[in-house]
Amino acid sequence: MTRKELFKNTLRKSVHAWKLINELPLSDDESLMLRHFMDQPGFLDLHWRMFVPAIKGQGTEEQKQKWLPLANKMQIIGCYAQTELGHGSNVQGLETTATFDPQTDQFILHSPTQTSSKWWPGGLGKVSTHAVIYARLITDGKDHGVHGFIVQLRNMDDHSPLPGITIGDIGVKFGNGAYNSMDNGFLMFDKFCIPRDQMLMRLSKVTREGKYVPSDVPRQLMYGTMVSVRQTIVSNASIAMARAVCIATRYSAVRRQFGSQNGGIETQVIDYKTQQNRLFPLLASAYAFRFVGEWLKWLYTDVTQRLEASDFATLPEAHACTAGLKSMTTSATSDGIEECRKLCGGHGYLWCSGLPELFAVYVPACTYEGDNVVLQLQVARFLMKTVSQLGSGKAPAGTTAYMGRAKHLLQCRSSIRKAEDWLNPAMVLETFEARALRMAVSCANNLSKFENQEQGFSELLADLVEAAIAHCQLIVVSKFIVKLEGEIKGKGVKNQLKNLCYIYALHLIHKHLGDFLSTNSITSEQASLANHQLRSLYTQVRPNAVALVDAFDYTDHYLGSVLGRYDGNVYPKLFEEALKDPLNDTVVPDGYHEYIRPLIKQHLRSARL
Ligand SMILES: CCCCCCCC/C=C\C/C=C/C(=O)SCCNC(=O)CCNC(=O)[C@H](O)C(C)(C)COP(=O)(O)OP(=O)(O)OC[C@H]1O[C@@H](n2cnc3c(N)ncnc32)[C@H](O)[C@@H]1OP(=O)(O)O
Ligand SMILES: Cc1cc2nc3c(=O)[nH]c(=O)nc-3n(C[C@H](O)[C@H](O)[C@H](O)COP(=O)(O)OP(=O)(O)OC[C@H]3O[C@@H](n4cnc5c(N)ncnc54)[C@H](O)[C@@H]3O)c2cc1C
Repeated sequence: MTRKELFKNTLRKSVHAWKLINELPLSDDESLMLRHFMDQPGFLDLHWRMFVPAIKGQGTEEQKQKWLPLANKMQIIGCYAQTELGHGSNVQGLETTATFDPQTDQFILHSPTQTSSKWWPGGLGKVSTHAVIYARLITDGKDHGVHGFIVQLRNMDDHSPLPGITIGDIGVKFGNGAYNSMDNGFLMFDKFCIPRDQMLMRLSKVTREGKYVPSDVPRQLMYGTMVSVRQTIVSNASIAMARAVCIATRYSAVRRQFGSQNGGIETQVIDYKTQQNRLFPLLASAYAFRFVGEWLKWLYTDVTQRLEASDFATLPEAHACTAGLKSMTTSATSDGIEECRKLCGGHGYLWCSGLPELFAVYVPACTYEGDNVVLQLQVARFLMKTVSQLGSGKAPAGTTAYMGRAKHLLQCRSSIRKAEDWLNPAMVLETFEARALRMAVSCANNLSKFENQEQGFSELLADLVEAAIAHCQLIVVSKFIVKLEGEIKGKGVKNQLKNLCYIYALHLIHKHLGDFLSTNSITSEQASLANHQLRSLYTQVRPNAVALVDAFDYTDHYLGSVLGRYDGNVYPKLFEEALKDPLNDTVVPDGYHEYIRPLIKQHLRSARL
């Protein structure tokens, strides 16, 4: 499809999905699944996952009563317009202004510079009638920082931009289809006025007289919508990773190369230890991210309930966990999809393998809802704060509770003696805890050598990110182990999950061996025992690998992959797909008479001379 066709077709699908949601009718959770199976980025994502939650989280009761019924019935369509051309990560650096005019009781929205243009918001370019806009609030010449406002963008009769608004699509993005179904947009305000009651005023207010009244709740609640979406992105990472792994596993069982004895059949590539060493950790990650996603959903629900009761104690941890796990799981999934493409050899590069499109549509997850490095630095700040409070009498809680055992974890030596010890959950956990804590403490010690903490933080950014990743990996491993300790239905399922859990943990040890060795969390002998155990786990997973991806229950239609077909009938279908290509519509291609023939003839002439 051309971009215009793709965009219009996504509108058609979105509206059809919305019709089904109402007609069937579907619950909120079922609606999200329907959106998931629509399988294309579109304006509904932003409307439901960001615009509506932003109003719910930051609007007053009155504002919710006014706007939510309209949004819930989709009589208005909204997006989340925070990022600008010049600033995305640095939210405090946004330039759009919202200046209160006491004469008219209005805010004047203005884009003072080119870099202050809103740039990137999905659904903004062509669809949304409204947006939650983030702008610097100015009253009586004073800048109060960034706040949210509900703004109508387009005329409700003919969809034209309202006077004072310049709006459009930012252009083609990575890939052919992929994220191009979405109208990521730009927007500039030229002294555009909105009534005062369209500032989202749950967190802070501007009175009729123009007085700014800050709230007594943390200003970070303004970032609540991002926390909510980051949480869902973790579960989505599992879905995307599982999809790629399903394709690569099934195809690896079908594909044969080398190893033929006396004209017999060749070896299935899934039987090569190198293939297993690349594939099975990704299979394990798909399961691991699902379990950590379930746990994160619980954590998010818990913090939301606490916030409603004005208990803000767990907000920093919820922020650190959602930011860190969003970052870690999306980076691993993007890399994992690309690895699955390579695991499928040359055919993985064909569009009909389903992998190029999956990669192209998935990879911006490393950037949207917060650049992955910037988010790990938030985790690092949280860890440095926690380390600095050790010994102050305030016991670390939640995912940092292990830091409370710092005295032991800083000096303990791993008691792994044989390969099977690496299947002992307590020993594995202690290894990850020791490594995470020692990396964090080492960063804190290095930081303390700087007179200026901010300068020290800048200097140590790379180490801090690694410490944050170590902490996040510990969370994922520990939640997988907790899952195994709970009730698991199905004969033999627990054993399979156990294998995957230890593959997940041990492959991380192998991958980050430098960390584990340099922190003395394990010795090189213990590392080689871990590798030995890992190989043994691969052998155990091998006979069940296809069943473990079938368990994701993805239909062929959803997978959209010739290589990942359930029936394994890959080669005839590759031919079928090839023959569908428009280049094969004619035997002699367009351009033959114009370019190929004259070229060949010229050579023939010179050959005769
Ligand atoms: C089926 C598929 C469905 C997929 C679903 C996805 C659908 C949507 C897909 C795409 C849409 C994409 C949308 C977007 O991208 S929206 C824009 C997202 N933008 C960002 O994420 C920007 C990233 N930047 C930030 O979040 C912040 O600016 C920052 C955290 C990097 C820094 O903030 P700043 O105010 O400068 O703070 P400080 O660093 O000074 O920290 C202050 C203090 O606040 C704490 N804190 C920061 N953020 C939060 C938060 N969210 N919640 C709670 N607390 C927070 C921070 O830790 C500091 O704490 P302190 O040290 O104790 O002071
Ligand atoms: C597909 C897609 C959809 C999007 N949808 C929306 C949307 O609906 N609404 C919306 O408001 N926005 C949206 N965005 C914007 C998105 O949220 C931002 O692009 C994102 O937050 C990253 O910000 P940035 O582009 O400013 O990156 P930058 O911050 O400019 O990052 C550039 C580089 O600088 C590094 N860097 C930046 N700051 C630091 C630091 N302090 N320390 C170390 N390194 C640093 C980063 O790691 C990165 O390598 C979308 C983006 C994409 C790609």
